[in-house]
Amino acid sequence: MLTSGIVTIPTRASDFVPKLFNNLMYVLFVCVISKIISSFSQQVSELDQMVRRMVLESLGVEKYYDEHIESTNYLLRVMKYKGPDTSDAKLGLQPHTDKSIVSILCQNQVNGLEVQSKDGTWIEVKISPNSFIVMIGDSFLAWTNGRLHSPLHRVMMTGDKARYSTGLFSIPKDGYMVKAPEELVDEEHPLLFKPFDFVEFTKFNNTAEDHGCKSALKSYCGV
Ligand SMILES: O=C(O)CCC(=O)C(=O)O
Ligand SMILES: [Fe+2]
Repeated sequence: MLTSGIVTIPTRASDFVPKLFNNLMYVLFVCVISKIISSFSQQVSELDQMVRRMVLESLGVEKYYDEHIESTNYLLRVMKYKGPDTSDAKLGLQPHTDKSIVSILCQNQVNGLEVQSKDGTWIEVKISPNSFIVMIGDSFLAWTNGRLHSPLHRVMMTGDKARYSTGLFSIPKDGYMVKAPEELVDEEHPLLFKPFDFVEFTKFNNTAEDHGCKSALKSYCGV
């Protein structure tokens, strides 16, 4: 072995070959995983765009579709919730509304997601395998001037099985001002939120007392 201050360089082939093999396997693994993740995100982002097109069309503001799509980035989050090994439900993820435009969730066979109804009841989300959950986030609620609802949701865990989920979140790009179009503001629907920058809103949300909660959007830019 040749040893420098920081790096150890194996000089014998018997040391070098297994290390090289492990490194190559690791690189290969990372390449395959990133290809799978990128292909998954691409396909789910098409679903996100389809949902947004349907919403804009139903509100008669489809002329904003291109602007909507061009001003969006995507964030993919992969989550694991450990089973608490108890039959009592334990909080896996605290109640919050998503700050995104749209969130698309996909899970393994272990349920746990709960959504709060308007009367405050928590409803378990039980979906069939290979289904997606589409949820509206606060940015879309604000953009549609309150025509859409961003539900409060949480994850509750029981039993010993781990829950895996992925979330693809469409979010406004840095510097894009989320602003309800004039067609959605009138006497019957007065403006609910002042235009806001998404990044500033998330910074506010991360430090706010009501972190993550329903009222964060109202506290930040409610009219
Ligand atoms: O894991 C889930 O199903 C929910 C995740 C979630 O609500 C979030 O990441 O915002
Ligand atoms: Fe969420």
